Amino acid sequence: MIEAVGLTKRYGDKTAVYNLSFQVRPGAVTGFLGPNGSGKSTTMRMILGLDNPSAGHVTIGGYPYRRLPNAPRQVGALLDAKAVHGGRSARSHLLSLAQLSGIPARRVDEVLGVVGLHDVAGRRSKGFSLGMGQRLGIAAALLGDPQVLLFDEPVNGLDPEGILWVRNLMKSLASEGRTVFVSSHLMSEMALTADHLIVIGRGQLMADMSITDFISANSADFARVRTPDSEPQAREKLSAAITEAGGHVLPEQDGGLRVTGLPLPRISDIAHDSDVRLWELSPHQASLEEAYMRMTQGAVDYRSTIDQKEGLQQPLPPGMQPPMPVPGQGQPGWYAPPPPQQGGQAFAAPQGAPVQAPAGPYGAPGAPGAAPGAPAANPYAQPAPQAPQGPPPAAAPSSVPTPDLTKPEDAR
Ligand SMILES: Nc1ncnc2c1ncn2[C@@H]1O[C@H](COP(=O)(O)OP(=O)(O)OP(=O)(O)O)[C@@H](O)[C@H]1O
Repeated sequence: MIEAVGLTKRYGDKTAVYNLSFQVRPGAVTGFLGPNGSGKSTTMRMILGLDNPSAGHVTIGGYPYRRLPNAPRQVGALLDAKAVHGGRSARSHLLSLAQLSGIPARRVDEVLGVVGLHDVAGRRSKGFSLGMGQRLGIAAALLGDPQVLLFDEPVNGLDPEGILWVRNLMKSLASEGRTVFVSSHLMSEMALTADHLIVIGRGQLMADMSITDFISANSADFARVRTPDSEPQAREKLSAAITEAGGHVLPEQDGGLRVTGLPLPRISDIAHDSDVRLWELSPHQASLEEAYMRMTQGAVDYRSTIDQKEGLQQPLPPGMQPPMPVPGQGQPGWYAPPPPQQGGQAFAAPQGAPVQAPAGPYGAPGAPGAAPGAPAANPYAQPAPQAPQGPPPAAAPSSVPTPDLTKPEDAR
């Protein structure tokens, strides 16, 4: 098990990770999510003893990594697959790692087979594609047959077959009772792979729960309603009637409507009363991606100006920070996720009319008086950082040279 308590990391005046406490348990794949720059890699580096916490501590099986007995046999990690001596073949790279860690040489061929690189084992790794490099990094992580595995973006650069392979590998490692901690930005993949999620934003814990709980806590079910394509006026009529009855309507690209805030039987009754025929009325649950976007919207540091032009997010005045995420809470009223392939405008809103902060397409209440997406009325004032509560940082022996995880011999 990995356990972080009050983990904090500051680089000068930049707080990369703040007061993080969580456990990563064996027998499950735990996904580690967060926007770019939210502190995932920093956290993983602290878990692996590659960075010292400024405060708090993190242990693996009760020990800080650097004090872990026989660490290479207990913990395997992939942080940066590119950092391999390019002049070495895949086999000699793994062989040198094995020798440094007292791992039998026969294990090298085993892991080359597991990751599908046996046919190119003699080739220099500098000629490897991104995906082959990822596989080599995964092989290095598996070399010691460890009980605890950390993977930072393991599917980066892999083709669909490779992504499927990583998914199955993670699941099978977890089913063997191992602790598997994996970061990824691919929500669809994470939804298929992980059992549990730890989500951080701006270095702070935002969620620590099962995928199922995460989706239901950060999204609401919605109904998909479709009227006959040949009757656009029926669609408008129904949309207006649903809005009048307190529902919230967003158009979908195929002509359907996404309705929140009303149960299906009520929508059916409204359609009947409005004399509108329905081609479809079906229940849906939001995806992990939608739930994640909703939760982390206030914690995104880097955003395209194109999104701003699309009205998904208003540009901040120079020097102004976006709202700070509230750990354990979503960002109600601050972000309206768009329906698939569309902007996030309410279907019934007339062009140019001021749009009221909606109840949120997923049912969350809006910020009073705020336009959707406007950060001005930030309900969450950023608290002044305080000294995190928690045990003092683990004293890493200063004589130990900072290991380079890209060289798995150091990671072990
Ligand atoms: N060595 C360092 N010196 C100064 N700042 C750093 C250092 N390492 C990380 N940071 C900063 O800490 C923050 C967290 O970075 P980190 O790489 O942990 O984020 P991340 O969640 O892994 O991002 P990504 O998803 O883009 O990989 C960033 O603002 C980053 O610039």
